[in-house]
Amino acid sequence: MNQDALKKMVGQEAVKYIHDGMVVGLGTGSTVKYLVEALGKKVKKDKIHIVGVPTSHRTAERARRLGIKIKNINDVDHIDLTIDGADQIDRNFQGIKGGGIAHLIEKIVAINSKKNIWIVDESKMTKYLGSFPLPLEVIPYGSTQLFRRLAKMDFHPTFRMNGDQHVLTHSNNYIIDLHLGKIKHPHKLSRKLDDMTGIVEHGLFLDIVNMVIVGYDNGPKTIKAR
Ligand SMILES: O=C[C@H](O)[C@H](O)[C@H](O)COP(=O)(O)O
Repeated sequence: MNQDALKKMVGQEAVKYIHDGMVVGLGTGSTVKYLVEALGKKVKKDKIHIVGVPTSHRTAERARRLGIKIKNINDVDHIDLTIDGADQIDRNFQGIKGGGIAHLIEKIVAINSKKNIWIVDESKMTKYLGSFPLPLEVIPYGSTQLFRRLAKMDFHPTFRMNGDQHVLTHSNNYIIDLHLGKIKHPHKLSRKLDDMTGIVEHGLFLDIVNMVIVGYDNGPKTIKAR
């Protein structure tokens, strides 16, 4: 089965956890695309009422087009469940997100959710985080100085570019990717990055996910994380 088929499989599996009356955070990315498609079908077929809280313009547009009612996070009083993709998940169910520049909004939605489920194909499961570059959303002002500090710390930073233009996030910030290879102590790294002025949010998602649905050739596997 190719990677896209595995993504579709977990997207369809995850929709089983969405029930009538729920407020659901909707993540971003090529895996969540399949979740939103399956949810659109479920809403129509079962005539259930759910409210989606999207984490990007892309997800918002797709959901709206498929007839899913959506609301801004500021207009809901709680989020029952958020379902999102991930770029990497380690053996302790810590994750890296932000490959698609959405991690700031995704983290705000995730920490305000009663429960979080991640949906991934098997290639995202790893022993250590870090072979996937760790994204930082940074304030453009002074970002060159921040970049130099990160380079001095041996974090091997690169600006995320589109040709000669900086890629801009939803909040008009830049992205710096850290090429770390292996992150042995994610909590320590997270605290270090939290302390650096100019970084709005990093892509380490620690102690957040409750359940992971992994797509394998022989079917989806649901794993309780915490
Ligand atoms: O910024 C993007 C998000 O964190 C995505 O959830 C993550 O990049 C996974 O995306 P995909 O399902 O496309 O691999």
